[in-house]
Amino acid sequence: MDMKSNHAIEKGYESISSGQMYEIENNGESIYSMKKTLMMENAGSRIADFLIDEFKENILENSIVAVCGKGNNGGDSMVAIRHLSGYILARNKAKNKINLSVIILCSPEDFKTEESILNWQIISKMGSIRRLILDSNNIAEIEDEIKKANIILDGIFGTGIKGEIKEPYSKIIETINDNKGTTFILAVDIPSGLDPDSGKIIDKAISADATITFHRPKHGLLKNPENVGRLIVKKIGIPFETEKGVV
Ligand SMILES: NC(=O)C1=CN([C@@H]2O[C@H](COP(=O)(O)OP(=O)(O)OC[C@H]3O[C@@H](n4cnc5c(N)ncnc54)[C@H](OP(=O)(O)O)[C@@H]3O)[C@@H](O)[C@H]2O)[C@H](O)CC1
Ligand SMILES: [K+]
Repeated sequence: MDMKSNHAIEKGYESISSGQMYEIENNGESIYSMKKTLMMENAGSRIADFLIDEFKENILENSIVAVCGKGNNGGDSMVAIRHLSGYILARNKAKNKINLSVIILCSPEDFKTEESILNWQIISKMGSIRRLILDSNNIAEIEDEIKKANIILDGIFGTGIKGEIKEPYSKIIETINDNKGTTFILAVDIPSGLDPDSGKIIDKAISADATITFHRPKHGLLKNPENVGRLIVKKIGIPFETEKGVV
């Protein structure tokens, strides 16, 4: 992997730990009043811009599915789908049904943060986006939606992964990986299941074609090119000053 082109070793893009990332985010919020909602909005819009740039006109035809966990990794992915909806609808000459889905692997009440709750509320009002909520009897429907996707956003876990992966996340990770080769798998921030600091696979992990990570790469992303794929690092407007005393 050509690290240079991924600017993961350029000045200001040196890797950090997930703990340092949380400190920077919290400094952003507590010292600079940059709410995490703003960080999530910027992260999601960088994801959408990357896909538009990568797929060009084909983005209008592709079935794009965001698979979301209950944390802010899922929130980033919901923001990306919202941005893609606006882009595609505006350009969709045929005005036929666009093909965007948000699958959430939890019930909506499980969303804990203000920013994820807000983004689920917005998505829930948008007729252009198909929403599927995993429950005990629709796993086959969810797996079918994943199998049909041309592009999958892996928004299951990011830096908040801890320990052995509980079901149904483990099965869904397998389903997504089974599609590698026919589907473009974009990991949001961290391939789900990868330890963000060691790069080790905790139990099982998404094998992504590309990973888009925010602010700076986390150490683990530089240690596991197999699961990370092409690494893209995007700044999301967090004041650089937040790094003082952290990096
Ligand atoms: N870096 C930035 O500036 C920004 C990063 N953002 C995104 O936020 C995520 C981190 O979000 P967080 O909510 O802290 O955590 P995650 O979304 O990664 O996942 C946590 C949830 O996942 C569940 N979990 C954790 N481990 C397991 C497991 N082994 N099996 C099943 N489920 C698991 C956990 O559930 P609990 O029941 O334990 O609570 C959590 O709910 C970061 O990666 C970025 O994508 C911001 O959005 C923008 C700025
Ligand atoms: K992820």
